[in-house]
Amino acid sequence: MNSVAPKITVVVPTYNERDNLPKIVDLLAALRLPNLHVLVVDDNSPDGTGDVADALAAEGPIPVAVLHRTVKDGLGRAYVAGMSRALAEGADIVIQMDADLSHPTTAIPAMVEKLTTTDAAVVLGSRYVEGGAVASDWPWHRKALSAWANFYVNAILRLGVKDATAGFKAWHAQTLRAIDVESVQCNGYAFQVEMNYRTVQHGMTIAEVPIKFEERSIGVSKMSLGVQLESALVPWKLRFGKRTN
Ligand SMILES: Nc1nc2c(ncn2[C@@H]2O[C@H](COP(=O)(O)OP(=O)(O)O[C@H]3O[C@H](CO)[C@@H](O)[C@H](O)[C@@H]3O)[C@@H](O)[C@H]2O)c(=O)[nH]1
Repeated sequence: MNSVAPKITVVVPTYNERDNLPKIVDLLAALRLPNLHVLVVDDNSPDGTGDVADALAAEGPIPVAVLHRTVKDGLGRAYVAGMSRALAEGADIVIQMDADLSHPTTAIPAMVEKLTTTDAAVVLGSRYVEGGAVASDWPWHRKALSAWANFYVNAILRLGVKDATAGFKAWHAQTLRAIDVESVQCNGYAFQVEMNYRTVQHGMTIAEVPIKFEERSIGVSKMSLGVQLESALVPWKLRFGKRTN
């Protein structure tokens, strides 16, 4: 019998997250999950996050690898690069998690449990299922945008999930291969939506576990007007455009 624990790679995109990154790695290490690896994808952050990541790779409490990219190219592109690297390096489960401490690492065991004991192809850390929440200090305009985005996306794409724009997810490696993650083009909110839509298009199941989403306490969101405009157009493109995968 093969008793080796599945390889879990947590892909963490970073842009100016120097102070958050060591905390994330400590929190992940505290989970004491076997065969847990971290892959940081840094876009040459001006604040030196890449150097912090290299130091963690050299002497962090758990295995950390760093993918250095030369220019800021958006969250979606960073995830695609990181997920592709994780697959190439033999990950069985890939977790996507932002570096701003808004995603509670303590939810990871429940997400992995759900992924490995049900027919779920991906498990979302969800703010909007029963038991989930967003921090009361999350700005009102972000709460409103998130509520509107979820309504809008589900009305057009009928994903059947409560948190269609969630950025905290656990994927089976075979799901990422099936949806051809390397060909995903979108960034920001729209990246999350395109990944979910491809999963549903392949007839696979998306499950959700509740999380409490925290407001970042250090650094700033990189959400831009361009990202929001892309998010408004992408559901229509996905719904009526030519299928590419
Ligand atoms: N490498 C890289 N990382 C980036 C880039 N832009 C953002 N990131 C990293 O991606 C993570 C999330 O970025 P934020 O800019 O803080 O995201 P957000 O506004 O809080 O949005 C998040 O939540 C939304 C749902 O509320 C999600 O839809 C969205 O995709 C993201 O996860 C952070 O770790 C940040 O450093 C980039 O261009 N390159």
